[in-house]
Amino acid sequence: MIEACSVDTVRAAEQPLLDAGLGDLLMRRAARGLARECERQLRLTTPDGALRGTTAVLLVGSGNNGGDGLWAGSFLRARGVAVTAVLTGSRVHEDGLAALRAAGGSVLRLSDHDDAAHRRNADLPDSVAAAGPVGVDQAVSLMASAHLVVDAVLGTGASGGLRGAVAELVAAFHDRAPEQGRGTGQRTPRVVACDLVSGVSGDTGEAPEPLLRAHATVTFGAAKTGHVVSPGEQVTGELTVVPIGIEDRLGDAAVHRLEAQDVLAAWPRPGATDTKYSRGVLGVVAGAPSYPGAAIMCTQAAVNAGAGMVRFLGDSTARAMVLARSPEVVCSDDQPWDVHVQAWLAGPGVVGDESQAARVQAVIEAKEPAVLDAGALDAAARSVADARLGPHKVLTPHAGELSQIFEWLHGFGLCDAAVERSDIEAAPLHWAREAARLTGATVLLKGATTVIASPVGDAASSSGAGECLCLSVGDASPWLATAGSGDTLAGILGTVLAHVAEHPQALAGLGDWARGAGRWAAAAALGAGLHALASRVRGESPVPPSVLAENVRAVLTRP
Ligand SMILES: NC(=O)C1=CN([C@@H]2O[C@H](COP(=O)(O)OP(=O)(O)OC[C@H]3O[C@@H](n4cnc5c(N)ncnc54)[C@H](O)[C@@H]3O)[C@@H](O)[C@H]2O)[C@@H](O)CC1
Ligand SMILES: Nc1ncnc2c1ncn2[C@@H]1O[C@H](COP(=O)(O)OP(=O)(O)O)[C@@H](O)[C@H]1O
Repeated sequence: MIEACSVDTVRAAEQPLLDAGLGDLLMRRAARGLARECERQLRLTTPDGALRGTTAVLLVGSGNNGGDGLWAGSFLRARGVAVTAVLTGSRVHEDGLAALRAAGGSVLRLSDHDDAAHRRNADLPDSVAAAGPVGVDQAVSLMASAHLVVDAVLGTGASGGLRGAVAELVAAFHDRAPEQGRGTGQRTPRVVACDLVSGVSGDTGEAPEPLLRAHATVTFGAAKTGHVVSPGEQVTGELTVVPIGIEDRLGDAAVHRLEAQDVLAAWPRPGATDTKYSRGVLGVVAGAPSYPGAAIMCTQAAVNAGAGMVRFLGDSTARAMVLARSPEVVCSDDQPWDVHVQAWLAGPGVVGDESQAARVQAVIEAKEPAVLDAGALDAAARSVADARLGPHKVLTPHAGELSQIFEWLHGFGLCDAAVERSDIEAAPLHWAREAARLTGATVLLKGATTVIASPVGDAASSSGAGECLCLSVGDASPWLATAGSGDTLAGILGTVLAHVAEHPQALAGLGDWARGAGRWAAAAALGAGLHALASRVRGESPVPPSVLAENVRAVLTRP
């Protein structure tokens, strides 16, 4: 599990140590960790893994992030790496700069188009003014010919994205880098980010272009939210958390990230005395004449994920198709109120079919927990006008569907404005949290990183004020961006909900947050985690959703 913290939480943990005069020590620890990762990355670039003869370019901003970079540069120099720092701001961390210079590093100053005027106006400190100016084009060439580029421009103190000459530099570097690698046999430099890829928000994961996409990011004390949610996660590369001595002082995590081992350890497995009912019966309302496949894929996934029983409700054609693929599914044309299940899944493929739509509505109103997907989302949003849904109802939109949900909520006067799909993609966690607050439901927002926000505690019972429990799941294969993989996810999610409904403490091993109302978010994350694992069973290859459903069983097979 990665426990990702807000920037404020990390700052609060650091503060007593800074007050005690230990700031330099913290920075030195951070820089040692950064240098270690830089060495590892540099060794990947040489045939014999040697450091001697390698070159590193540091992009150094004006704050402590730049200080970390400069100290790390001094440690790399001591290992024989040729280091050039390019200062991007009008100030610099003086001790770090002195350390790099003392170690024999070179220092340049990034100049903008009007460098003379800039120098006159900026009133540069001597340390910065002493550095030779380097233009954007020249700096791009330096970066492109280096073995390693270290991004130490902005860290947790950033407000907004890169600006000015450094923004130009990063954009120009990315324009040139693909050209350089392709077909020329020339290597492209490894890129390591210090704390955060510069410009990524530590709290929201917003990642305004231009950005220096990293192969690896080294962060300090704790992962930040921006490392574990989109779009920040997608530019972070491999994440290393370096302990700096604040770890015991950290407050609660802002986002819990489930990793593969968490999913496999927590996945509910039957006990010796279990029955199919005690394991959880999942009722499914899915499919319509125009989308019959959705019913097949979600029931197949639920069967393979180990549901105690899957009960499918639909017409005779849909039933015949479901049974042809999964004979173990119990099928009927009953109404939801006529059958006894532990949890529901409603919505996949339910479009333009009145009888299925009526069943969906009954599921939304039922007391049991439910996954409300695809064709159930509009009806679920409309129902919020009458009553909040509760965290046991799990909405599973992608960004486009969430935008639609906001449109409904806006129509009912429940939120100030509609929200565009692109806004949701730019800050998924923020909007998932907002949707959870407004609907009272657990919201699982699909995408390259899946985020889950769920109202717990006061937020669950009252009008929605209060904090949400937030989780994220990553490491899914991009091949999941295939029509139908959402249906498979829905079947897996329904299976976990049915189990958790019967065993409220089943996921408590994940953490205290997974108890009580938090168990629904935990169940959603577990399902998304299994889905992600299933997407990679055969490595990086296409995963048609029916194969994905089969893969689920392979993931759960113990050696
Ligand atoms: N506080 C501590 O004890 C530790 C902090 N550490 C490092 O310190 C960093 C935070 O340091 P700071 O608070 O100095 O913040 P940063 O180094 O992230 O940057 C702040 C500086 O950048 C400027 N700035 C902010 N947004 C900008 C933008 N969009 N474009 C251009 N300039 C911008 C600000 O005016 C300020 O001068 C962390 O990310 C981490 O790297 C580490 O040394 C570990 C210990
Ligand atoms: N680029 C990506 N990388 C990883 N997972 C992805 C990516 N794009 C989509 N996914 C996942 O694939 C699934 C797609 O679901 P959805 O959009 O509902 O598809 P459909 O409705 O066609 O079944 C979700 O679980 C989502 O998180």
